[in-house]
Amino acid sequence: MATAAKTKPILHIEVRLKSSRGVFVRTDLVRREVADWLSTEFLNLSIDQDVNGYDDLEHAHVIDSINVVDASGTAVDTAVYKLDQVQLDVQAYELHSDDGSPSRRVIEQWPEQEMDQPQARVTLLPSRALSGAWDSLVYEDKIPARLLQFMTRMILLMKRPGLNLSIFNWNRLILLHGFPGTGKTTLCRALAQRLTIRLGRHYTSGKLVEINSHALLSKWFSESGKLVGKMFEDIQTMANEETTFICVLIDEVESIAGSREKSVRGSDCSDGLRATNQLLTALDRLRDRHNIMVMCTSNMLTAIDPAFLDRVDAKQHIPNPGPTAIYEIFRSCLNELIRTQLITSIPDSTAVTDFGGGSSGTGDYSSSPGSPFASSYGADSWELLDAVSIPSYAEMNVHLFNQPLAPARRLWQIAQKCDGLSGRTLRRLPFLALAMHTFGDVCSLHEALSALAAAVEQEAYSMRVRDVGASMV
Ligand SMILES: Nc1ncnc2c1ncn2[C@@H]1O[C@H](COP(=O)(O)OP(=O)(O)OP(=O)(O)O)[C@@H](O)[C@H]1O
Repeated sequence: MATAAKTKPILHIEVRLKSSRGVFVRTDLVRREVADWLSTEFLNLSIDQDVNGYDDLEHAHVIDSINVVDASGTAVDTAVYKLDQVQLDVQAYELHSDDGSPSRRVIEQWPEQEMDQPQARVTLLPSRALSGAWDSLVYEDKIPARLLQFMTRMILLMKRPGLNLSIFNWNRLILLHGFPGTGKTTLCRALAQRLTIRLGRHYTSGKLVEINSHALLSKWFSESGKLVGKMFEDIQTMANEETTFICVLIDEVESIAGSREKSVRGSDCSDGLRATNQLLTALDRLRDRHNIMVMCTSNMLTAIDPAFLDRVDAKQHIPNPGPTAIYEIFRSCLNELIRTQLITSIPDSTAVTDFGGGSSGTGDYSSSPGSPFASSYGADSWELLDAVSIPSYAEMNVHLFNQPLAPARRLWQIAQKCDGLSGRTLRRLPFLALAMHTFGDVCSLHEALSALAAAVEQEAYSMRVRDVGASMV
């Protein structure tokens, strides 16, 4: 009996090109040259590796960086890949700048007299403005990578020549839902960016159309439905250019896809209802456009019309970060403050008594002998004035597990007290802590961590007060 050949995992490599300033660069040739070079020169590659040494390539002068970003397929849980056991997927892209008007423009449509905010914003992808979005998000589960793989595969499957799309009820509609501030909007933008890069072989350019749902709700009777209809007509026109991949983002989709049943029962009976009807019709019309993907976010799943929910191909709950993700979020903020020297990571003498952990402090921040952090935090290096960064959670666990006085350990203790706080709040807290609980131009890492602990306690207290208030309503 014939057995299906085992498919190798795919290793995704991104080649970022230097700004070409309008000069045409053959990305297909760059892709091919880099793929050949990697296959002949390397035995292994690791996820997140910045690949160097490409100076002798014919296209070296147009290459800004080569990065191993991700792997998909079977056995994706390793960090290092043997090149003879993977398929290489090399993509080459150039970032569009957002300093000039061509990359970002707003859509403002009739009726102009009530226009106080744009109804949509269009960004050329991949955009320089979005280049850090993907890495800024931290989740314990690999939600972003899983969504990216699923969406890429969905689009490629649907592009299959000759496939009769009317047989399948696919709308290319994704809904991310969860509490406020969990990163849903940022994740949609980051997905749009990464999708455009990953689909570079199939689409020569990308656009992100961010619809401002609130601006589509007209104060004029019955106009909301027309505005929604007109917006999607514009998107259809944009999609006529079949080599452009279009990601539509509708934030807080419940505003224009609200439950029609509730509208009818409530006072606002016809306008919201018309907007929802128009949206459903418009989504149905987009269905056979292979180059459109619609992503929506919502904090209120129960307020969304069931007919809209029924059209959603994939619903993904986005949770608040768990302790390890919280540690990483705080770490990235503190490391930025260390990098810019608002925090100096040199231990100060007061750290001896109150650095947490309850043990009798010696003032020694060093880890066990041989640890890579021994030189950073060890007493021997106290005279060094260069800031050192806080290690990742994984590094901390390996090297500092028995060191309650190490800053990383202290940060981990703080992170464990942040259950229920959103990513938005967490990203704000380190800065807020410095502003509220420290003085002077620069503070020590010890002071910053104590300030962060105080800010976390305050935030947790406010949250408890809010919860008690809510339960009494
Ligand atoms: N898991 C996370 N990791 C890192 N940063 C996060 C995370 N979640 C949220 N943030 C940060 O919080 C900020 C707000 O995120 P965003 O607006 O995307 O959230 P949202 O879920 O869409 O919020 P809302 O529902 O209120 O519109 C962003 O700066 C984002 O970087």
